[in-house]
Amino acid sequence: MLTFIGLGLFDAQDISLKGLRAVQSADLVYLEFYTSYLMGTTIEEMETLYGKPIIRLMREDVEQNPDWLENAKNQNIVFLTGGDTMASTTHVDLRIRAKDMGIETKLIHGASITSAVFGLSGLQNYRFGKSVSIPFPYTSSRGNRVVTETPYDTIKFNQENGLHTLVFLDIHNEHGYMTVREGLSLLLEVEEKRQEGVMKNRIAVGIARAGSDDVSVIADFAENLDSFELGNPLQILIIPGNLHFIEAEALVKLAGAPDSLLSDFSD
Ligand SMILES: C[S@@+](CC[C@H](N)C(=O)[O-])C[C@H]1O[C@@H](n2cnc3c(N)ncnc32)[C@H](O)[C@@H]1O
Repeated sequence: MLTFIGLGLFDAQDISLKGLRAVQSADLVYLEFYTSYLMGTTIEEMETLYGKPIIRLMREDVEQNPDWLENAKNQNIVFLTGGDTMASTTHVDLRIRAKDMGIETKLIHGASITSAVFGLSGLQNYRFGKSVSIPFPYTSSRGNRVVTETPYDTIKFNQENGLHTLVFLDIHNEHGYMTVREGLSLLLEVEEKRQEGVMKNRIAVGIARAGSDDVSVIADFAENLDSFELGNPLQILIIPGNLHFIEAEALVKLAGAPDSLLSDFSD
């Protein structure tokens, strides 16, 4: 049996009681921390709290060579991830592989950033379009710095349809954790290059450390980069589309957006 367990948003205490019991009764405990990460703990602390040794898997162990899955044929193994357990295509792929190997699977859910953002920002979940990730720029084979334009296009498409965009920020081995400020400046760089007005006079919402006591939620015009110094990771960005009055009110009263946001609704 292979049980996928979502660990929740921030620290070792965020696992559900059901998840904890499954970890404690498992023969082997695996974890990946490259699609998301619990900033408020360490693997050592988790091992102490859960009372089990944890085997950390790297990207290639999960995506290219998941030979450890063999153990699930005759033992109870659990696979831990940050957030909810299936909020990533990689994990769905792993579950399908297990199914093809004749392994029974089970899911134990955890709180996810993909739903935490609604409560923290006041933006309504049914008003979001396709989400997108911003990767760190890379150097092409010809030595040029390349900034991917897909996130900009996704925001543009959602905006044309009046929808909000949830923007995940890259977690990278060498570059570390992308901040809201870095993500926004990459979007502004694409805007500058293409001379389009997708980000112009556009409110952005930055969220840092969801699930912690130190959570930070800031809404301001995207060009005001200094407003988005949010401190430690993890961080995530929302570019709102059309706002309902209640959403605008939430951004002003709960996230410090300029009052002018409400003037669109006054008669
Ligand atoms: C690809 S998503 C993985 C989502 C995860 N499976 C979940 O359900 O929460 C990871 C990205 O979400 C954002 N993120 C995850 N946890 C966060 C948190 N606690 N606070 C702020 N942003 C977070 C970061 O931008 C991070 O790079």
